[in-house]
Amino acid sequence: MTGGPVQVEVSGVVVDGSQDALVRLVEAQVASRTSAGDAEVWGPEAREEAAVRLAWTTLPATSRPLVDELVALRDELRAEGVDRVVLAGMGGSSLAPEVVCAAHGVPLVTLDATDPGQVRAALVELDRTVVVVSSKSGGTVETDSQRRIFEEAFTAAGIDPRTRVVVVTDPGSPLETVATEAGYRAVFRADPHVGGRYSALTAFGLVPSALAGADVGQLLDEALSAVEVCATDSPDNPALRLGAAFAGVQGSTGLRDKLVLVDSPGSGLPGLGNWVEQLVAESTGKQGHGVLPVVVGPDAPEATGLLPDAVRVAVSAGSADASAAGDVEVRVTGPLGAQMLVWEHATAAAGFLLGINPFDQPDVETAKNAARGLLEKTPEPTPARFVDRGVDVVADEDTLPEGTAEDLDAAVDATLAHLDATDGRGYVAVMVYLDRLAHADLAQVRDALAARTGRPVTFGWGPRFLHSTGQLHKGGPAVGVFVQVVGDLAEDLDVPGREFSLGRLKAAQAAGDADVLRGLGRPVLTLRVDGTDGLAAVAASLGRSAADPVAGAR
Ligand SMILES: O=P(O)(O)OC[C@H]1O[C@H](O)[C@H](O)[C@@H](O)[C@@H]1O
Repeated sequence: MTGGPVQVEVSGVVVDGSQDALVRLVEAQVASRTSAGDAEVWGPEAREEAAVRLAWTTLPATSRPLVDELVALRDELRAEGVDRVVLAGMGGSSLAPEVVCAAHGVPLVTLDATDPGQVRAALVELDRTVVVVSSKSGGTVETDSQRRIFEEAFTAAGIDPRTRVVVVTDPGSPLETVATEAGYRAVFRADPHVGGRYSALTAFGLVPSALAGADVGQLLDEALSAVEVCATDSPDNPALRLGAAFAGVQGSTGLRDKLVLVDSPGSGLPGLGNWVEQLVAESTGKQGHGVLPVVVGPDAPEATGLLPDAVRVAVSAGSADASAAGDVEVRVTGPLGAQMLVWEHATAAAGFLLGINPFDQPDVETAKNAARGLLEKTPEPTPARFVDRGVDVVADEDTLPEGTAEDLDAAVDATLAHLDATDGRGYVAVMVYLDRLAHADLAQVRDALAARTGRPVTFGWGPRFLHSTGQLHKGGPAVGVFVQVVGDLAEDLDVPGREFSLGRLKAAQAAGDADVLRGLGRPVLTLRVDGTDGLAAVAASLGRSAADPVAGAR
């Protein structure tokens, strides 16, 4: 048997290091049992959830009837001059279409934000816009808020919102009720036996992608070509090889549980790393276990040198120059649809190896509840410990003991010094609640921080990352050090029919997540800015070069 449409080539420490895990997966028949819908694979505690979560294995065939329906709707919209697609959806309801559209070279405006500036910037060219409102639960506050804002904007522009809103949701969700009552143009009910992050090949992945112009028939064909090999209990099964590589290799400090995803331009799969990030982080990061995905470019410190607790993985569609990603332990090559199925099976296999339920997300709800509570009460923001260069520096006594820091740089250094207590297994998470398009440059601090600390650094935009790495931050190994950047740099936007604005929602989400992390004893530094000077100071402080190492650098 060959690896089918997806090749997983391993080298270096993974060659011998993943053998035992691979044997365990083959002997336990994880591949065939997962594909047959056997809910017992992940143990008795996962049984109930797994019993209603395994339909993703057959989607390449079962989703097929949607294709013609979607092409017809796209043609109908285009005939009306509507060719701009905005997707309102979080996590599993937006990451897959973003990747599919990027790979197919078609434009899609993904609106997984509560930043008022970012949402306002999407409220343009309404005469040619259709909004896909996607939410599996139908109760996600970001998505509901975006729907309300667009509905009002359409009405104000003299456009009947019913003709411009398309809904994707699970049958029986509150959004389905809203959509039916409102009489929206189309409502797609997705398979409820598929979880959000495994839903790429359901209506959640397909509807926005097809309306934007992607060839979703091709995507399903690609996935279909990988179904058989993914169901085979063999060491040649690419999904088992991949799962064993990122969740089954020991290093000198314990399990190599950092998955460094080297996203090289020209891979033919731009942005796949962000989709993999949610799939792996939310699926595995719980009960003190978890594989941390770290999405980086080929020149990042984590990519150019192998950390003792990491495995480096490069993906490509097949046409790319294999050397573009540099030295890596794992190369995954194959077309997007097939890769998606392989990564899903690999993640389910990783769940088996880690002994966790890969289908729930028990800690996401805690941050949502905290944000809800803060929105209702709207307490005064936590006072700053001090203000430096336009930045409010906020931290509790455990993160920043009295007297350790009196300026911004010292506060950052003292926070990063908590990595010293992580036995060489720590990571830094930078979590930025700003317009991710307008302030995209801030992400450049990631490489500098990784160089300075010698540890992996994730960079997430809030609230987007709350639906991805947010689960692992709270439920995974307690080795994270957290730096929040929160800012009000744009004029606020009201949410029609709600008592809160987007600005207040965003602030509550940031504060709620920080509260939960602090409650779990994790170090959290919050940097609040309300102007571009403060933002520049944050960028300079986080982006200091390796020549200016942190106190006690590892
Ligand atoms: O599709 P929705 O129900 O709106 O959910 C969007 C996201 O919400 C939560 O964060 C879940 O943990 C994610 O897995 C999910 O993708």
